Amino acid sequence: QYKLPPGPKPRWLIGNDINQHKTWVHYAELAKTYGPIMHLSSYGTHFVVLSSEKVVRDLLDRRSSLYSDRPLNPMFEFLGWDWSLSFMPYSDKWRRHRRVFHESFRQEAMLQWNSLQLKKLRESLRLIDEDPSNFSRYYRMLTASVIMSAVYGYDVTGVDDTFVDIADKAMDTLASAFVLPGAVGVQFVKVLALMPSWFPGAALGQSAANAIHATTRMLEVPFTFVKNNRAEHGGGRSMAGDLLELHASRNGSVEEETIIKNVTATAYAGAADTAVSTMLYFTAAIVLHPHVAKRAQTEIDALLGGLRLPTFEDRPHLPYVEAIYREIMRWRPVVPLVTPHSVVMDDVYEGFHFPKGTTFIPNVWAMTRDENRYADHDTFKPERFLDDDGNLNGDDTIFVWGFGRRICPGRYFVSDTIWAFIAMSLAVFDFTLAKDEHGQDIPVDVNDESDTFIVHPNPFKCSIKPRSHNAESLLHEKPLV
Ligand code: HEM
Repeated sequence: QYKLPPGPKPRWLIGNDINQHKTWVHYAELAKTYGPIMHLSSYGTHFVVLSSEKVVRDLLDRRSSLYSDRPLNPMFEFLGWDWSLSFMPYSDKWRRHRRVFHESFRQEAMLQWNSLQLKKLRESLRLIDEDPSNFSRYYRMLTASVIMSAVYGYDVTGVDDTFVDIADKAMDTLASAFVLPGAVGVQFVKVLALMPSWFPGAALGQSAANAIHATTRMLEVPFTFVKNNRAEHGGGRSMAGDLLELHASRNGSVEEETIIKNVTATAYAGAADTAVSTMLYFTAAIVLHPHVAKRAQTEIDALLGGLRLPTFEDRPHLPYVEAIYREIMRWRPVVPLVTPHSVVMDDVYEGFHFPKGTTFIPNVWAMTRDENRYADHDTFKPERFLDDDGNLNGDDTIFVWGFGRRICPGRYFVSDTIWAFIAMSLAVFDFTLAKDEHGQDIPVDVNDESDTFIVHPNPFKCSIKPRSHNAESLLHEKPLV
């Protein structure tokens, strides 16, 4: 006799209250009572929250051919996100998109992006040096300029860059796609979109129409830039440029060109908010743990002697910096509930029955809070990734990339960007608490966070100062005096 997994008792018709403040923390608390496989329902939709590494590996990794679908969410199509490979059903269409994406972002392809990443990072750190109080705006610009130049060969011009603005407006619409589906039927919103503005609810329909406009611009505008650039100047190296080159040489189909357009826009969407959030958490962690910064700076100085900035060749020789990177990803997973998966046919696991189409929510937050593996789990402690001799201890599990066939295909690219950001910024800056007008420290509260799909700390102040007279020479690549 198969049964559904345990879970809190649903209320009649409505089900469980699934949208709580910091849902990931709420689910982790519930899992202490109901276990790592927990059933929830909302308005007739069934969810299974997975809260331990074992069950996630057993289902999403080992049975990945069954568990790599996405739950049907018509809002994605309706808001104009159906071109994004992130939300496509597990299908041939998804496979074709993912293959093209993978070609440009697989581990072996990273060499082609590495010098560009270092160049863009150095440019952005220079801007932070000149205007440190606006650091978070430059983080945003930094991540945008790295990905935009890799994907489209486009040089972001500043914090208010037009292309970045177009993409960010589209990204803002994603929030409604995650919130609306349980609450409002798509057909209903479609009708509202046609209603005059005085009609009750017409604003909702109008905001959906605006969303389509925004997502279409995100898809089309930078791609047209690459095509025009190629036509006029032959184009420089970029993911879109290279793929179009290959496409032209093979006399590719219109459908193939659409795939190129879709995957390039997906790359920006995947990279934008995630990397900025991680950099903000790193900054907060370093400000709150000055001894961590000191130890990392001692390690960097011992290797480089203040003569140059760290590069990717140095990564294996900077174990403490690597431990900081791993601890940031564990301590503050920025996509704590990953992206939901769903199962393509009925399945049975540990006596539980999962009907076809069941939605699975892996709670990465709960996995990073496993006391048996990460003692004192709320403490930021890079040392937990080191052995007694100060070498890496072999725990390179980073849950935050997700699972199975849907695992983040941008992970090598962004791991390089974030690692280089950590190493370079610690090499040149001291991060400390900012002071108020009375000379008192302004506290930073990392638990003051957004309640969004991609989580970020709410705006905070800190002081960023160049470490030594060398910092400027390093950032500007001037010869050292
Ligand atoms: C700190 C940065 C990042 C984090 C934490 C992150 C995390 C994730 C997660 C959790 C998923 C869903 C995995 C699953 O369903 O199991 C995902 C999917 C995805 N990510 Fe990332 N990501 C990051 C950066 C990037 C970057 C830089 C790119 C592009 C270059 C990217 C592209 C994608 C794409 C295309 C998908 C969809 C894959 C699919 O559905 O098949 N991500 N990412």
